[in-house]
Amino acid sequence: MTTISPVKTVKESKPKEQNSPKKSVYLTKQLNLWYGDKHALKNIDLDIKEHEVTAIIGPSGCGKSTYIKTLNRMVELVPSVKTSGEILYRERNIFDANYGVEELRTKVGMVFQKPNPFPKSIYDNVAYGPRIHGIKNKKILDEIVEKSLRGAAIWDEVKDRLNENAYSISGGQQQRICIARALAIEPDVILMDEPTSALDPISTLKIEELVQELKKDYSIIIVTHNMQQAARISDKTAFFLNGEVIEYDDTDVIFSNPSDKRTEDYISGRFG
Ligand SMILES: Nc1ncnc2c1ncn2[C@@H]1O[C@H](COP(=O)(O)OP(=O)(O)OP(=O)(O)O)[C@@H](O)[C@H]1O
Repeated sequence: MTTISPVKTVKESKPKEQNSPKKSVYLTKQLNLWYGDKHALKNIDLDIKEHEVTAIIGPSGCGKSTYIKTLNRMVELVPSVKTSGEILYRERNIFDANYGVEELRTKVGMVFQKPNPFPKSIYDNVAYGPRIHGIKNKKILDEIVEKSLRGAAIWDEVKDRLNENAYSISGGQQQRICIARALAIEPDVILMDEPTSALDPISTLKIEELVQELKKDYSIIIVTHNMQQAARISDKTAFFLNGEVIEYDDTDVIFSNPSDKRTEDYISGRFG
């Protein structure tokens, strides 16, 4: 069988496993989701750990985006959506009636497929979330903006152009501004929906390196069509097919010794 070896171009080896077991950041139990009659997610069980990069892979239409948009309840913007089951974020069910969606979204940032900065200055893009949360003090905002841009590995490139429109920089830089904008609210989790699919290879590599850095402080869940990318940057991989999780394991295992024939067929390029 042809397999993709999990070559670590970004870092040569994974950090040593800690002695204590990692905590769950998201525990999904028997999640089902329907768009009207379309049963898009079927009995999903996934235990996603903190300070790991979890990759969601699978062919087009298998439910990857739907799943990560369920994690921050963005999917509820589609009126026909119905769900059953539970998603525990830090042990609280996000579907509980008294769980405010705004509260959840202060903990969970999201980065989309196409860089989507606001038509504002670089500074105002990053300061946007903190301002919404009531921070007005210029010195504090300056500090947050610098820290977030440094965290997104783009400070040096934009520090002299903070007042320029975010559209004036390259797509790869815009994507890092979007990551900085997500970091500015000090999230716990960052959801990434194919964040490099619109980027050139060098910008892609920068984002991949950044993801490796960010997992020290955040938990990252990334949807990707790019299996080499999943193999390079993730700790765990979930393979979705037709709305089901077929296999979820250490990335090394998924790419070198999957237990399900369908996973093997997918990663060796036989379909999808
Ligand atoms: N708003 C919607 N209304 C109805 N059906 C939808 C909606 N969004 C997605 N679907 C359907 O749900 C299924 C899962 O879609 P989803 O976008 O989650 O897949 P995906 O794995 O992310 O696909 P891709 O890799 O192409 O982005 C598909 O059959 C899709 O057509």
